[in-house]
Amino acid sequence: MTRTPVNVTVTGAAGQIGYALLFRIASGHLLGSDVPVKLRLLEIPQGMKAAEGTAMELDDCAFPLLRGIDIFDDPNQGFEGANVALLVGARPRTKGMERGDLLSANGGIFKPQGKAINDHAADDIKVLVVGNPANTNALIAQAAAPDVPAERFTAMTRLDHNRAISQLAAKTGAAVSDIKRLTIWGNHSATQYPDIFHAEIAGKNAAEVVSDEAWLADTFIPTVAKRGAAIIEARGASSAASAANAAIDHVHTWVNGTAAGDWTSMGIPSDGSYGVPEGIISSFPVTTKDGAYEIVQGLDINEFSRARIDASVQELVEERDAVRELGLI
Ligand SMILES: NC(=O)C1=CN([C@@H]2O[C@H](COP(=O)(O)OP(=O)(O)OC[C@H]3O[C@@H](n4cnc5c(N)ncnc54)[C@H](O)[C@@H]3O)[C@@H](O)[C@H]2O)C=CC1
Ligand SMILES: O=C([O-])CC(=O)C(=O)O
Repeated sequence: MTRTPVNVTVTGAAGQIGYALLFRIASGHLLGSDVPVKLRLLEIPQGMKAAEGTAMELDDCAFPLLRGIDIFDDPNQGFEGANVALLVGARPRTKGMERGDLLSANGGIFKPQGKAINDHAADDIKVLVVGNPANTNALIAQAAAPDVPAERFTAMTRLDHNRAISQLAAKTGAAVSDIKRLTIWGNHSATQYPDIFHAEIAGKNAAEVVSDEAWLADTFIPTVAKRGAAIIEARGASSAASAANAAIDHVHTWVNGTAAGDWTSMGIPSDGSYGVPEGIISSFPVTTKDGAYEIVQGLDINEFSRARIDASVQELVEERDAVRELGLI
């Protein structure tokens, strides 16, 4: 049976994450090795030529699953019929830029993109926002798309999740594949909280295996939370291949489901669970099945975790209030 190709829109297609992402989407890693895809690349006019170059390289790979590539600089066309949208292109913080300026510049990108998704995407659209500040950009896009169910707008904290698993594996000598049920709570920023109290290492409680609260507070949490800055310092450019890999993981898990007994972390509109104010886009532990996700309920949150979750959520509330003040939501 021939499947209908899935339309995948990628914004910021000519950027560094785009370059690491598009080839993996086209080779079947995003949705599955039997799912044909059509790529719709969205760039700003200055990025169109480079996007065309990337499209030429995609052609040259002769990927059997790739059924077409179109390039646009108009969001209304870029999101036409999109089933999956990866919002990667964003305005980076530049020297001397205040937070309000950054939110305002990104509002100018994510508000019209949200409206274009509302008006032109397919009914089953799933959106992942990668471009920073990812959680609040996702909120801006979601608010501009009232006809799309709010839960289809998500923000990427999977890179933080993967970083935390890797750090925990290195500390304990465990295999990455033995680590389950790790959680990133809150914002994709330095306030995020990587939680190992419910995580398991080969079936044993991770916090008990580590049994070192000083390492947790002074090494693990800051290493994970500031990893993006450490990569920039070392590479002279921000994480690109690992960010693209995490975007692939996020959508693949959303579409294809979490493994039995495990969960993942996604930035999603809060339903009020765990005292996170309803509506803000915060990272939670989630299971996924049949293309939908659910927040893992009933976890005991100890004092150590509560203070850190609250601090990150407070930052998200402040970002929400700032974009509300700017008329962006
Ligand atoms: N959530 C996460 O874990 C991570 C997020 N990021 C963020 O991802 C974003 C992209 O990173 P890079 O690819 O390294 O940046 P980049 O600067 O290499 O590429 C960004 C691309 O977006 C394009 N662009 C800008 N405005 C656009 C618009 N309105 N429509 C379509 N395209 C537009 C630019 O022309 C450029 O080609 C940044 O905001 C970065 O901070 C990066 C790593 C991890
Ligand atoms: O700050 C950046 O652009 C990179 C980033 O989000 C990360 O690596 O986590």
